[in-house]
Parts: sequence; C-alpha cells; structure tokens
Amino acid sequence: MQLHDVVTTSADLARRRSRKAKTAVLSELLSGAPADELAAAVAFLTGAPTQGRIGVGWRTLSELRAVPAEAPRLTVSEVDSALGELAATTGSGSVRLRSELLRSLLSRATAEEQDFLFRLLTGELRQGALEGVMVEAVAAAAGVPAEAVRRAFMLSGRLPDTAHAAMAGGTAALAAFRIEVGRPLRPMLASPAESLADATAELGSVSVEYKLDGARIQVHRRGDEVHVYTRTLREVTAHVAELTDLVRGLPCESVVLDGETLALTDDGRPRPFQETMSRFGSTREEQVRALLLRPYFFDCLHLDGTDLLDAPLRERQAKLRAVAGEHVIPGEQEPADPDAILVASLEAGHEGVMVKDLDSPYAAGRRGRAWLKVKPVHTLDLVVLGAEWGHGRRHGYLSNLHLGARDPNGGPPVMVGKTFKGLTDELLDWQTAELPRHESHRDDQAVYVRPNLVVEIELDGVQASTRYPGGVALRFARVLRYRPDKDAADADTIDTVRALLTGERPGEQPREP
Ligand SMILES: Nc1ncnc2c1ncn2[C@@H]1O[C@H](COP(=O)(O)OP(=O)(O)OP(=O)(O)O)[C@@H](O)[C@H]1O
Repeated sequence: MQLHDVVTTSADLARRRSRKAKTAVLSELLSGAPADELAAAVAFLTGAPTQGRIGVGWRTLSELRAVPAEAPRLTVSEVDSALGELAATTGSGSVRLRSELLRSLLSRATAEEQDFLFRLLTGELRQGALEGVMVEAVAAAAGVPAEAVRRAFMLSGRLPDTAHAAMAGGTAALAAFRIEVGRPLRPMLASPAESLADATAELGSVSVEYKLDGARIQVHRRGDEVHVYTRTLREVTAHVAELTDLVRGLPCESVVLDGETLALTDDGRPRPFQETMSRFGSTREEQVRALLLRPYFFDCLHLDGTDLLDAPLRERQAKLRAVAGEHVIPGEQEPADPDAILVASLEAGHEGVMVKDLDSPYAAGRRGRAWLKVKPVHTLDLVVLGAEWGHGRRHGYLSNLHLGARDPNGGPPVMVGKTFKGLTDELLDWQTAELPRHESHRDDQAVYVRPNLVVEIELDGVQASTRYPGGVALRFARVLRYRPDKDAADADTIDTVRALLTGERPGEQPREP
C-alpha cells in the first residue's frame, strides 16, 4: 500500500464534518489494505505510530531540509520500518544517525507526504478523537459488530492490533482478547452529577468513595514483575519504585489494580497535583524521598488468573479488599450517611466523592453513568490553542490563553474562550517557555500552538456567543492547572460545553456542604 493513499485519506477525513462520511472514507481504505500493512495504516491515520512516541522535534525536522520527491513511491511498510529504526536508535551518538535516517525517509517523500510525516513524527496528527470513528470503520470493513471491536480495543489499548484481528479473524479473533498482565487497558471514567443526592438516587446500591486529586495509576503484577501505567497508558514503572515494591508485597500471584496515587504533606494532607505528576518524570533520589507516592486502590480487574471486568463492582471490591487491604481508598458500600463521607473527604483536602453502582461491570474506556463524580467546583479540561503576550507586570510573558473544546468528530478543537486569570508566576514562567515548543505560527499579539496541551479551567458557566465558532463562550474562566496526564483526546468536547448552556449553571451547583 502506498503512503500516498494514507495521506490522501487523512486529508479527506479532515475535510469531512460528518461522522458517517468519515467512517465511510476510512472503511474503504481499510477494506483495500493488504493484511501486513493494515496495522501500520491504522496507526498512521490515528497519528499514533505502533513504535510509540518517536520524539522528533519540529525544529529538527525543519532543519533537515530534505528536497521532496517528485512522485509518490513510499510504501506504508517502508515508512513503518523506518520508524522502527528511528525508535530503536537512542543513546549517545544517536543524533547523527537519527538525522540520517530521517533525511533518507523524507527525501523519498513528496512535499505532501513530508508534511504528513512531520505531523506524524511530532505527534500533531495524534487524533484520539478519531479513535471512535476508526472503531466503527474497522467494524464496517471487517463486517463485525462495532461492540466486538470496541471491547477488543479496550482490552488491548491498541487499535492497530485490534483492526488486524478483526480483518484477519473476525468476531472469533476479537473475542479472544483477554486482560494480559503487562498490557494496560483504558481506564473506566466517570460522569459529573449535580449533587450527591442526585447521584445516590440515580444509582440505587452504591459505593461512595473519596475522590482523591492525584494521578490515576493502573498496576499490573505477575509474580515479581510489576508494571505501572498512567491514565494515558504510559508506563512509569521506572519512576515509582516505592509503588512497585509495595505491590510486590501484596498477597497474590497476579493482579491488575486501578487506583489513584498521590504524595502527602507531613500532616497527612494531599500535596498539589503538579507535585505528584512531577514524580512520573523523575527518578532523582532526593525527590523520591521528599515526595513519597502512596497508592489508593479502588478497583481490581484481574486476580490470580481470573478476569473480573464483567463481575459486579460489589464482587470486585471484595477481591480488592482481600488483596490490597490498607491501600484501598477510603469509602463505604451502601452508606447510611453518604453526606458524612463527602464532608470528611473535603475536610481532608480531597476533591469530592465518587458514587458507583455496585452492580455495574468495569466498562474500560467508557465515560458512562455507572460512576458519578460529585465535586463542589465545576471544571472543564480544555485544549490550549495559543497565548497572547502580557502587558504591564506580565510584559514578556505569554499570558492570556486561548482555549478550545474537542470536536467529538475528530476535527480541530473549537475555541470557546480566553483567560489569564488564575495564572501564578510559576505557571506564567512555565508556559512562556513551553508554548513556543508547540508553536505553529505567531503574530504581533500571540503565539499559536498545535493542540497538544490540556489545561483544567474552573468556570462559573457559559453563555451563548456570536463571537466564538461553537456559539458558546466561557464565563469567568480561570486556570486551575495544566493536565500533563491528559492528551487533547481526553479534553472535554464542545458538546459538553454546549450542554452547560441549558443545564444548571455549574457555578450554582450547591456547594456541599
Ligand atoms: N475513588 C475513585 N474512583 C475512581 N476514580 C477516582 C477516585 N478518586 C479519584 N479518582 C480519579 O478521578 C478520575 C475520574 O474522574 P473523570 O472520569 O472525570 O476523569 P478526569 O477527567 O481525570 O477527572 P477530573 O477531571 O474530574 O479530575 C479518575 O480518572 C481518577 O484519576
């Protein structure tokens, strides 16, 4: 298969608005793809090479100055093996070799293909939003139910492998996907509830647990081998020795646990989220000692050879308590006084509570209503589109942020507002240095960036707007923090923002208690 076909399809996808049209475009390409190039084609189209992040910067690429080829001749498998070589070329002395590999690849690409490869290599093409469309396209191309593809994708976390199985072996091959210790699966997510009373009324028999404001972890253990993954399935095992040691000591042979991790201050309060996140990038011993991470597990997905995804939460929690004991998150099943748990959680410095249906299975990768989050402050996770240069005291700093919501159909983010409120001096410093690394272009006022960074915004609500393209604008938005644990694909959608127009205004949500 020619790379050119993938590039044309990608451009075609970007032009189409409707989900149905996008699905049709993709499934046509997949139907014609040779079995040995299908996985790579799927990976390229969703912007996520199977080799993981290759880590080539925009500057490196533009400095290579490879003269484009006249006519397309690169095949998908050639590009895939070139990426494999690149990913394998690391360590000292690798810079020159990597440049040579890159130059050789780019010089065989047409101008259009070069542009595509630039975006693929820098991660700009990475479109998690396209994953849902891709799942449907794979189902259509393979003639299998979308649900079967979705389930296999959730278990494997890998669309290319899932597509390959669907096309090669149909429903039977998809049904053979199991939890594999050492292969992370996408975490189950929660929906917001208006209040604790609403949440408990909606769900019936519930577990009410602290909602801790740390970082999500998924821990896998087989024998003495332990792996730790983040919310986005990035492996951080090497950075969190205290967690791996602790998990190695749990009374079991194999286990997959879902939980939250954070560091505490000396008097037992949660430390700021940024500090917890910083541990995922650091192995410096003094930092490890100062910021000892503790795990708070809230789910058990696999124990000693048995998959528990389809078991009700009630049963999963019984296994969880048996295996993780004192490391289980604080909470109670069918509490007589749910309010008391919320009060205690907030008083301890946490975010709120999670209310979970005790009869529900673990819906990997889904944001359903079996888990409801109750927190007094409403926030949105938005994509940074750019920032304006500040004035006065903020002269020389990138300040006023342009914020976008995700297009659920895989298009570019939709701008919904701007804010410079809530930015601390530290955040100003940080974003002034960081944003230019993601720069797409600039003018006199602002630096515009590729949509990679997610920021958590607190707001009073939204209002109808004729100025912004989505017809909706944020009211009184302020920055809470950046969310390095999230990709643009995890950001809130324009539909979520629009829903606030009609719903109760988040700012008026009861401040319980
Ligand atoms: N007891 C708990 N059960 C489940 N998740 C919990 C719990 N305590 C904290 N969390 C965290 O809350 C998150 C669930 O909320 P949600 O599905 O909205 O994800 P999120 O968008 O990261 O959340 P938020 O933006 O509210 O922090 C989980 O990803 C997890 O990191």
